[in-house]
Amino acid sequence: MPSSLDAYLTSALEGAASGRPIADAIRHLCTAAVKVRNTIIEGGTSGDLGGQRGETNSDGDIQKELDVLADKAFLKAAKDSGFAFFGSEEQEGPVRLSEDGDLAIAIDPLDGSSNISTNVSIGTIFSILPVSAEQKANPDTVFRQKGANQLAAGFFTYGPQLHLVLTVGDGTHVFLFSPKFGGFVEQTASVSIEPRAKEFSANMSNYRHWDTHIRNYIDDLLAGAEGPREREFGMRYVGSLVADAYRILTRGGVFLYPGDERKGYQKGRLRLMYEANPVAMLVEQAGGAASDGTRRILDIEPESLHERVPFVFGSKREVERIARYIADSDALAERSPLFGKRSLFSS
Ligand SMILES: O=P(O)(O)OC[C@H]1O[C@](O)(COP(=O)(O)O)[C@@H](O)[C@@H]1O
Ligand SMILES: [Mg+2]
Ligand SMILES: [Mg+2]
Repeated sequence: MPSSLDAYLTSALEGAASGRPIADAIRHLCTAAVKVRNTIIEGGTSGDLGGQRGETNSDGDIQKELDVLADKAFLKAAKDSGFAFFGSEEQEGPVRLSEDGDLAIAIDPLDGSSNISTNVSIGTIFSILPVSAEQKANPDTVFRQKGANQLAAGFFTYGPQLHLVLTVGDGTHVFLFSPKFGGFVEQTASVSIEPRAKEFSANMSNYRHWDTHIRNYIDDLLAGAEGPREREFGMRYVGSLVADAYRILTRGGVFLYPGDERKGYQKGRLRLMYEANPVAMLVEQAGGAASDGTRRILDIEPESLHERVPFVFGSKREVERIARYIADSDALAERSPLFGKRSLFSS
């Protein structure tokens, strides 16, 4: 019999009393994820889960039927888990759920909304944070703590398979929902990201909006074996962060969603508290790296629940290389159109 998520949670968390609420919370989140997955399989009552509801969320995005259903399912799970606060992409601000709990959850209930109607993998991303007595008295500060404080982080993917990718700070683990087993079973005990990237992931339609250093980096990848990197790179971009992150966790590569000149995109598109922070923790726990191009994501002091952040993550060497392209603007200014083979850019 495969090893169960339950057995993992018991051994990883329940030895210490402080770990029990986190283990319970993860079990409740799994129950909600199975419900969301069932709703997706059945197509919802309207038959169009990607249909617009005419309302906008905190970010100005038009909410889809499934955004709202998933938010409700995970809000209930958070209440049942005893979380003190719920900070969701689909809610205006922090929601206080209990006076007693010492945990908060930041959540993207439905990630990859634009892919709902296309039957492409979508997911739910979550970040579990501690709540101090001072933060309880001042709820606005609960979701202004850096990602390094996360106690656990993960995402569910609703795709051909239902996965939970989880870290509680002792590596990154993948669990697969097995209807036969009636729960989640361990699929990969400890994920390790390939250090050398062979693929990149970016929305290339934004190329013309990017700064020169990002365009130069991408140009060097596209030049392949004839360019300064002297090897070929593939490109994959699903447009659901959970799917792009899962691919990078399992076979390496690098993801970039930089800021650009467009109104509303100066800090990219992804949200720090419930997209970048949890993915960054999973990636670091798997031996990879995550930055905003300059700073480690997990060290960023957030200003608000919904703030965006430029996001680069994946194979460690590649993330470090992108930081060098950004930092070394003088070297880039001298960059030869014939791809001078400086050590900074090759390999
Ligand atoms: O469509 P774009 O601009 O490429 O952005 C894609 C990104 O936006 C997202 O869909 C944003 O998430 P939501 O669907 O939760 O708003 C990510 O999953 C994805 O990485
Ligand atoms: Mg999202
Ligand atoms: Mg979302």
